[in-house]
Amino acid sequence: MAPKAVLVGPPGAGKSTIGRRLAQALDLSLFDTDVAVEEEAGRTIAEIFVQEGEPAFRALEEEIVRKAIESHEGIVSLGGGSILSERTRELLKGQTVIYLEISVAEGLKRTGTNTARPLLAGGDPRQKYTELMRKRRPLYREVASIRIRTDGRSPARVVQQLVAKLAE
Ligand SMILES: Nc1ncnc2c1ncn2[C@@H]1O[C@H](COP(=O)(O)OP(=O)(O)OP(=O)(O)O)[C@@H](O)[C@H]1O
Ligand SMILES: O=C(O)C1=C[C@@H](O)[C@@H](O)[C@H](O)C1
Ligand SMILES: [Mg+2]
Repeated sequence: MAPKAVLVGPPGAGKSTIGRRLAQALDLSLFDTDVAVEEEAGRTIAEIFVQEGEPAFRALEEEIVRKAIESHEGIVSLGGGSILSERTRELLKGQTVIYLEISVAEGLKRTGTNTARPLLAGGDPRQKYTELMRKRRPLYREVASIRIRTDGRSPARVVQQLVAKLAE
């Protein structure tokens, strides 16, 4: 069985927030791969990055994402960088994949000074976020079957529009 929908997008796009609300609206369960990675590792993502490095995190993430896409029937929220994996992009073909779009300015506002996001920590966050989007935007677009702008739209409004699109 495939998920009803898989959410992708950069840090702060709302994968966790919209995922939770969309699942509630559709009476489905949410599987957030970031939460599952932390449960599996028994540590936070920030700790995994520091102690084992990003490649080890990506390997664990790829495995958890695969299981989620193959077996979860509700809503799946993917970690922001999971689409960097070619294997994951292959698995997403034929799935209903929602790309939560966000501008760099709004993404920075939403991620703010939160230090739980290792990829944005240290250095100039604007430069990091811009560079991250330059690399990833084509990949988010490649895997997406539905794109929705989230700038200036409340989570409730985003969910309302997604429920309508999923019913089409
Ligand atoms: N449409 C929205 N409008 C305004 N604020 C939002 C919206 N969606 C999410 N937010 C807020 O932005 C912040 C980041 O959202 P969230 O944690 O859901 O993003 P995420 O995509 O899961 O990020 P990460 O990749 O870091 O896990 C939260 O404080 C959330 O309340
Ligand atoms: O965009 C990213 O690469 C990340 C986003 C988060 O969801 C986490 O998966 C982690 O902080 C890495
Ligand atoms: Mg999240």
